[in-house]
Amino acid sequence: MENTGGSLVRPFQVDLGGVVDLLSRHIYSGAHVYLRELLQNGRDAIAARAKVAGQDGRGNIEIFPVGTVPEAPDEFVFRDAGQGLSAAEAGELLATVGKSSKRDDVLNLRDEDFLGQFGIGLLSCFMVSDRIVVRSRSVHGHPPVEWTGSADGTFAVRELSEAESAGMAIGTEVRLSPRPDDAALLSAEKVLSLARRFGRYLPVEVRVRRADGTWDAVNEPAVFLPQDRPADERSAAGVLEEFGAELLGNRPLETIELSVPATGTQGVAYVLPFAPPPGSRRSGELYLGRMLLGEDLSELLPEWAYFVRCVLNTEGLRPTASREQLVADEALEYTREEIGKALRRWIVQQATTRPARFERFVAVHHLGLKSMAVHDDDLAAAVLPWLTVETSAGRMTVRDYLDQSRHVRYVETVDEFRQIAAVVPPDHPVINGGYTYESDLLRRLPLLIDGVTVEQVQASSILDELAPPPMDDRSSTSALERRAAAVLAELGSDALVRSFRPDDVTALYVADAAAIRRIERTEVRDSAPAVWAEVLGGIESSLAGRTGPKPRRTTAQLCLNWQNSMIRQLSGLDDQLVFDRSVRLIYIQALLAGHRPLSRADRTVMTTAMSDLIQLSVGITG
Ligand SMILES: Nc1ncnc2c1ncn2[C@@H]1O[C@H](COP(=O)(O)OP(=O)(O)OP(=O)(O)O)[C@@H](O)[C@H]1O
Repeated sequence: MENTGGSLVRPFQVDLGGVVDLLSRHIYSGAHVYLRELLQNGRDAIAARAKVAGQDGRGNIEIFPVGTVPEAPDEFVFRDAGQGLSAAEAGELLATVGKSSKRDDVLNLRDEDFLGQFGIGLLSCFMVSDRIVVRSRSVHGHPPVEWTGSADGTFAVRELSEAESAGMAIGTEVRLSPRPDDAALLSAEKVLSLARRFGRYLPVEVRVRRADGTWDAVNEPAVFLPQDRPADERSAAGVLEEFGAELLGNRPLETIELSVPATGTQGVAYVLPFAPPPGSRRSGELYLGRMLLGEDLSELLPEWAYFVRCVLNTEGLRPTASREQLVADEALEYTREEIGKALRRWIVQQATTRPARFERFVAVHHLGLKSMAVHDDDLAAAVLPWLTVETSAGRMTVRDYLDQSRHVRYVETVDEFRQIAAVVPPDHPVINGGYTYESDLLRRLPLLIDGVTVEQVQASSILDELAPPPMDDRSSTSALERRAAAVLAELGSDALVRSFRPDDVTALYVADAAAIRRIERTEVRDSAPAVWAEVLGGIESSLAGRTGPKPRRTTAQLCLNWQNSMIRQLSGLDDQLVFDRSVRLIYIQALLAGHRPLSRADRTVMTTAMSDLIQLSVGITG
């Protein structure tokens, strides 16, 4: 303490109870992280010892859950064969909040050989125990030491006598006496599952004692890292796929290896064999220095990478103090971008070199791919040619369509598509742009692929492309148009005659989007309760009486096919009753063929016309 200009300069006081509360409630996700912090300290101490003594770093950690130490059945013991601590180090490092030997205090950077850096980890043990006893023998030959910290904020350090430390190996032992409420967190079963969860891939041997004195091994090879896989390529691939199947609960569709050397980030992305629900989290497993950091990979994966589940390890990225997330810095952004590039590269490579497998991928994930491609030009350019679209000439990939024509024609709604699909000439098909994202993507085609033009066509304009009947037949076809229009007027439809293929199509019912909306409004109004019907009626008349340029009268049209023999016969039919019925039935047939829902009036027409037909067929006179 020094006296400067009359005021006393004093060190900050730290209320340990407050700090532990801060850790347990606001920093860590739960008291169970005490084991992760101990594992991390043990791993760091072993790495530090390897640096000093030039070992290969494979020291070991032994954990004795409550009930497995015969002479102290209520205690939990954690031992590492690390570099140990001297009395001075224990006094300075263990009880100073924020003090860490593993960080460059000048640059405030984590030493990449170690996982710790914040100098708070050991305090997490106070979340489960009121007392922490650390006994340590330093690799540097200092006398063995015992440090005891209490939750009341005091600690004591003493050197151990020869007798007390006889047989004590180099390394550190932490003893906890759990509070009754927290004992379950230190039980044999829980400790083993926590040790496996956090530490199974650690580069140090970790084992957990059973009550019968035998051991459970914790370590497993991290097969998502190339260095932990068998050298033989075939078995390596098998192991990797097996690992993916366990992770997903299902065989992955594909396995993509990822590596971002600049940040020491490596691992695999498994392509899901099912389409995940929209908006689902980008989950997986993320390891830092081979210790589990968390299961949410949203920060590390681009937003559109929803179709993979990743298991990654990073050596270079920085954790937040909770060690459950990564610091959102430039290195993280860079890594995310690189992972995005690798996934895109994979997509493009698959598309060009393994089209059959790529088709399988697109079939499962097309909706998600489209949703992402709408916002991501690079991805759109990569996947768009491979997406299949429904066209009037059948389903085909955008690429196949472009091979036929660089001028893309599409209709905006499924309704319009159904009306015209049968009659569009097959050499220049129209795409159904009515499915989610389809129109948006099609409109952007010219920006993504050179030399492509796009046109939105109205169903009614397809009629203009159909050939008028031959000149010689015009008087018959005009008469047919007039007679049919008179029958159809009550159904809100006009009639016209054109020649088109296929010949067996009698007629086409065509209404563009505005006409369809009008028809739907009328239908709702007719079946709605009075008040609502009045509102809809008001909308209808206000639309009809709009000032300004008069909107084009949108009518539905029944286009009769002059190529069809029945239509030709119809034009010569004198019996007005049979003519009327036939036109009504052709109208209903065309509606059904275009998948148009039948309105109430349509249904009445259909039932009456069908009954008439049956009566005619069986010879009943009405
Ligand atoms: N098992 C151990 N062996 C040797 N030294 C240890 C051990 N545990 C802790 N220490 C020393 O005590 C210091 C403080 O440890 P603590 O766990 O509080 O923080 P940290 O590991 O440095 O950082 P973090 O808060 O990120 O875990 C460490 O930096 C290390 O020097």
